[in-house]
Amino acid sequence: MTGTEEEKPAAQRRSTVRSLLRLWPYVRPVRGRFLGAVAVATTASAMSLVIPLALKWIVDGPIADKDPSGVWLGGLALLVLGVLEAGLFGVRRMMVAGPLTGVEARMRAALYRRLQRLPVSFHDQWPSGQLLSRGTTDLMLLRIFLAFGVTFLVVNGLTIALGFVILLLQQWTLGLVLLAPVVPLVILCRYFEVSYSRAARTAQDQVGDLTTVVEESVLGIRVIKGFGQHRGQERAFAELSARLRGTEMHKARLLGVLWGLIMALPEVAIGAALMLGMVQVADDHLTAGALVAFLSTALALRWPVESIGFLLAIANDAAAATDRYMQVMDAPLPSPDPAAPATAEPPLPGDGLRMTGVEFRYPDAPPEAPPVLRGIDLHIRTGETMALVGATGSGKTTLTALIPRLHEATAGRITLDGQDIAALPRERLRRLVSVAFEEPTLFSASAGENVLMGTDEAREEELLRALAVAQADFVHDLPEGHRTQVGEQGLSLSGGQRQRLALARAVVGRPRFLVLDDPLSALDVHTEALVERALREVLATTTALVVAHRPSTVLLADRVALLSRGRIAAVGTHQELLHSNREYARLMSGQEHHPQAEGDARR
Ligand SMILES: Nc1ncnc2c1ncn2[C@@H]1O[C@H](COP(=O)(O)OP(=O)(O)OP(=O)(O)O)[C@@H](O)[C@H]1O
Repeated sequence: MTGTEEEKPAAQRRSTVRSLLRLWPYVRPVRGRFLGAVAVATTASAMSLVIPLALKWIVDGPIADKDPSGVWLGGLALLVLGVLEAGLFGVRRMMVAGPLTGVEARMRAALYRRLQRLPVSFHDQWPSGQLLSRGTTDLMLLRIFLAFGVTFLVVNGLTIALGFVILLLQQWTLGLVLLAPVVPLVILCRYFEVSYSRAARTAQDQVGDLTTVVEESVLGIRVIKGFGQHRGQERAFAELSARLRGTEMHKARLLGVLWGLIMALPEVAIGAALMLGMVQVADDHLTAGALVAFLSTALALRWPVESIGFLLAIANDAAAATDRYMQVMDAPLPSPDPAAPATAEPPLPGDGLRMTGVEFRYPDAPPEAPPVLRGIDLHIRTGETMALVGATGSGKTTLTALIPRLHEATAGRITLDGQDIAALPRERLRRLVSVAFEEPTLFSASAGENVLMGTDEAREEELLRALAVAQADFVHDLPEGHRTQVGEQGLSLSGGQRQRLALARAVVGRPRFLVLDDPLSALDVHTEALVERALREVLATTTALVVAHRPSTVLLADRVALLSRGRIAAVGTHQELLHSNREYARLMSGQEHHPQAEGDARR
């Protein structure tokens, strides 16, 4: 899912103004400074309109009277006005720079907070590049709009209005000539807005797609190199890049046409006004000074008028960026924690983990597809280790994700020591249950910090205990011990080292319940023996559900549950199931060609 504009029906397409108004809650805290800056910029801009009036006074007064001291005085007045105008624009920039970078930082923090809280199902559906680009490129576009675009849309709009009032007051006939292009320009701007806003949204979505490809290629560089896929990736990148370039060219063409017309039409009008003005001067209906002042005012309006084109472009880019930002901010959060803990059932210490009639269906699954899990009844006694075995795609990972509520069961109940997990505050649930996933994800932090993510108490003795339990003593041999940075995703460590660090993280908070998704997957024999030893230690201390693919993992468990097409088909010891259940025997025998597994299975 990319949330692209093309997916929406035309009726739902936004209005630029309505989209931009959604920024108000973020701008509100700095509205004083913001409006002050607009006022300062408007004053500065008005100065540029006063300068022609001073010019008229110089031409009709001291120059006509051949009075040099008056000309000097007029020149000085012009200099003061010019310096004031420049100074005020500088003040405006200083007034908004700090508060607006603050707005950007707050919006970025809010987006990050939201992303952390959104459910796993949201992240399953959104490519990470789309989220990254919303937090970077889109917010940058919004800062440009807020710091520059919106101010000058207001300031230049007011300057144009004020300028035309002055022009009409000076010479209403010539003023009307200059006003003539307004109607075609408004129609043109309207057409431009519709076409440009669509192109802006497409371009920003394409930046998101491109970011996804770059991110995937960086993270998957080993696979790409291993399979010699760099040409294919380059091709995919080049295609997306060419598509983005095409959209940007389309935007540039639209802006080029608009800008050309916005510049040409007023020039034609000024030319016409000049001709008419000269006729009036020749007929003595107008002084030369009045014509100079009129034309100077008209020329002072050139920049505000010309700027409208690219200011509209900035506004449309910002509106598309706001829509994309809000798409994430509007995504629904998981249901809030239950309000009153008093309503929760009393705990039944020693009851273990129970699943009763549990059903689960992925939110994005087609409606006709059966639920991934159906009628799951399972009881893991306190202190017991239950292995979960099943064919690939039978729903093992999905089942484990329901216990820490990474996904919410669509029906049924899961209780931990008698307490329904749906009624437990998430924070308490996360303290009760620890998880180690099949792919042991580590973060760009020290080995110790990675382990201590599993607990609120960052105590060194807890860290050392967890490292010892998980047989992760190799950490002490790293150059700076547990303070050694393990690099992005822990790629500087071996698979077995990463898996043992992930185990240490799972046990550091002394959880009562432990969920492990295939912790021995893809390990060599030597490493597997190390991790297995670690697992035995770990499992002795908790109640655990362990997804197992091979007999060596199954043998760590007291009992085994067989998951078949989303249902629990059998529960028993490894030996019992091996003799009584054909599917289980087949699954286990599938490992027999593996020497390690074969040895384990015979034990
Ligand atoms: N995010 C998702 N959205 C929709 N369907 C999903 C999602 N994740 C998994 N599935 C589907 O749910 C089913 C069970 O997947 P799951 O990963 O739980 O199986 P598994 O038993 O753990 O498989 P394996 O042993 O290969 O890891 C599969 O058919 C899979 O296609």
